Amino acid sequence: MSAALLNGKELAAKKRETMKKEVSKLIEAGIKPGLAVILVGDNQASKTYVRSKQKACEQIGIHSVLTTMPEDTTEEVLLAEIDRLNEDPDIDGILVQLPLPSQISERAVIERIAPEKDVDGFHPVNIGRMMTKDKTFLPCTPFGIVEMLKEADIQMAGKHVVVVGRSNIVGKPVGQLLLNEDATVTYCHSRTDDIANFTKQADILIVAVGRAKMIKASDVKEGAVVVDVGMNREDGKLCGDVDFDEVREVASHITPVPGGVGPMTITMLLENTIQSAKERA
Ligand SMILES: Nc1nc2c(c(=O)[nH]1)N[C@@H](CN(C=O)c1ccc(C(=O)N[C@@H](CCC(=O)O)C(=O)O)cc1)CN2
Ligand SMILES: [Mg+2]
Repeated sequence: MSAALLNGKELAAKKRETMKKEVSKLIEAGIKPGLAVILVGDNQASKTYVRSKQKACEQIGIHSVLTTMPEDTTEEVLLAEIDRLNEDPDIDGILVQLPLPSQISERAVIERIAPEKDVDGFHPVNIGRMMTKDKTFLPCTPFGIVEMLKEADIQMAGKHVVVVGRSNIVGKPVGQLLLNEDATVTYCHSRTDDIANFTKQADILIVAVGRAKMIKASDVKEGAVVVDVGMNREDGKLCGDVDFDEVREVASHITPVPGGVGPMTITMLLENTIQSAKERA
């Protein structure tokens, strides 16, 4: 058996076409969605992601502004910029690209963004609303994963979802979103004894740890759906946390890297920004 591809790139393009039309209608009605992106420091990957976010905004007609700050920026200066953007009526969404330099507390920064402009869905108020299944901005990568599963008609209710990884931006929230869809969720992490014992029981396996090709065919149940959130470089080539060539032979569905979850992350950011503009109009 060779797994069907969960093609995030294609779904992202389709969603962006729909969003482009929606934004054009909003603009006709006098509502221009605006996104502010803050990039601190010289992380090359972050620069690439920020450029992609700006390009995506431009493609669909969202107004975007970029603030760049040097590596040695103090927390105080960054917080002052967030305060300014919180007050700017043309800005519907604010995001600070992560990771941040070590002198700045990510927690303090995330908490400073007004929850109604937190289009990354990282603010504790929005995380709380996600947990109680109230309307909120959902974190973009987990949101994108659920959208991909829905698009492929993959049933979540009653299924055993195993999440490997417990980061605040992917692992923890993706488990919560799947729980909200009535799945049974197990989390595995660096202190889990015998991770393979759990991954082999998964109907839907989501891997977000940042270790190249750690999930092998022998770790996966025949017919499982495998979602790979990893982004690693091996011999200069991008690869996920899942050994794609092996695992595609046992899985029913699998996300590729690149072209799987990544493009959906930016697409759901656009979706959240449009939602914010509509709510704030
Ligand atoms: N403030 C935030 N910081 C970070 C987030 C986030 O959602 N908000 N997520 C990641 C980085 N990220 C977006 O910011 C992101 C990562 C990867 C991709 C993507 O499209 N990847 C491509 C491959 C790109 C490449 O060739 O390097 C793919 O998978 O096809 C988009 C967004 C951490 N920081
Ligand atoms: Mg506006």
